[in-house]
Amino acid sequence: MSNRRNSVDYDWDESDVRVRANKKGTRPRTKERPAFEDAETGRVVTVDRGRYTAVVAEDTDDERLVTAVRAKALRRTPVVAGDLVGLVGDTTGAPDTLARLVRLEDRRTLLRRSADDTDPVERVVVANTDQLVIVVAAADPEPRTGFIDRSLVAAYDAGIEPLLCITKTDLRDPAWLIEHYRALDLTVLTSGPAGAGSEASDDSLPLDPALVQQLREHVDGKVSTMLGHSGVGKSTLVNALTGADRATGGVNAVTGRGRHTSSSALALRVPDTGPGTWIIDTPGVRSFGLAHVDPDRIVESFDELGEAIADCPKGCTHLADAVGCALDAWVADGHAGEAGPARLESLRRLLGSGRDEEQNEKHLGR
Ligand SMILES: Nc1nc2c(ncn2[C@@H]2O[C@H](COP(=O)(O)OP(=O)(O)OP(=O)(O)O)[C@@H](O)[C@H]2O)c(=O)[nH]1
Ligand SMILES: [Zn+2]
Repeated sequence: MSNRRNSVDYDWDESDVRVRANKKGTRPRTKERPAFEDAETGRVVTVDRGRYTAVVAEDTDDERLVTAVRAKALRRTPVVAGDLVGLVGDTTGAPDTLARLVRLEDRRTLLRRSADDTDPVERVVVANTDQLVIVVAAADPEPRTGFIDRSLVAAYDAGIEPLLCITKTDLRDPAWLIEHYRALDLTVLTSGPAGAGSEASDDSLPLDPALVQQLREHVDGKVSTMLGHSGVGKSTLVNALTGADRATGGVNAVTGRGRHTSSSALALRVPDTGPGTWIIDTPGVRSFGLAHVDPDRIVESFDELGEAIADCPKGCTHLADAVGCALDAWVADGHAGEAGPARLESLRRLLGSGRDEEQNEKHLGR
């Protein structure tokens, strides 16, 4: 398996990939790189102190986990859970072997966040996610609408489908929360009516098995990223979906939480689902700075409103106080239908969520 030519070639000097300013503007150009035609494709399941764990030959009899380090040429390229990468060198996955990560495939989606709202430095969180599962508890801890709003904005910005999952409905009826997001046409999953969870037949789990089943159906065939604050029951859900003992497949057994001590994202398999089903748990991600977000992209994710902003002044924030924002007239003229006003109000609440940090913190009860 090991390849002598590559084992020399990939050790480029950094100057090999120096980026030059492009006369035409923003897009940097890189020198042509060796193609590494014989590189194997892997899906990064976790990153820990410069070591990348990737699954190769996914869903074949050859499926295995390979640990790799980045080639020097990619030293400045962030590689995250969910990324598809090219691997060369020793890709056997045998104990104590190390492959080289030499290529990053184009990303279908990329979930990003800024350090905070004033710092535009972007951090990539996870790649190639189809769905963002925002987990909140109906109570204990109190649901934080500021957190939900910010997560929604990050999802819309990235072109990822959001899904709201409400746990602990045995403790409180989440009707107000569902009502709060009604205009967004968001998929909302909840456990059964108050009391159902606590009477679940399996007394080791306080959660509603019906919720787990619903969630399994919604994640089937997709890559889903799970996001939630500490204590909302995210681990309980992830464990129920993926098999708490992690004995359900090579990947989970090796990257089981017991040995996964870092706070980085971790991709896990979901038993009883089709190929391509992955859940990415994000233990370290507690908030989304939104400085990198382009408000136009958020508006455009609202189908019936997106068209309107062609008539907005340049740099329009599309907020209620934006002078000349075309959204007001668009909705008033009925172009967005009966639900238009409520949709616009919800949209503006989301657009404003990056602005009012203090208000959010209050909501967070800090
Ligand atoms: N009443 C009730 N309790 C639940 C439910 N789901 C989880 N819990 C409990 O809530 C507590 C927190 O659950 P975890 O799964 O550890 O929460 P988490 O969000 O992963 O939190 P961290 O592990 O701190 O990140 C545990 O004691 C669970 O047993 C539920 O549906 N109803
Ligand atoms: Zn506008």
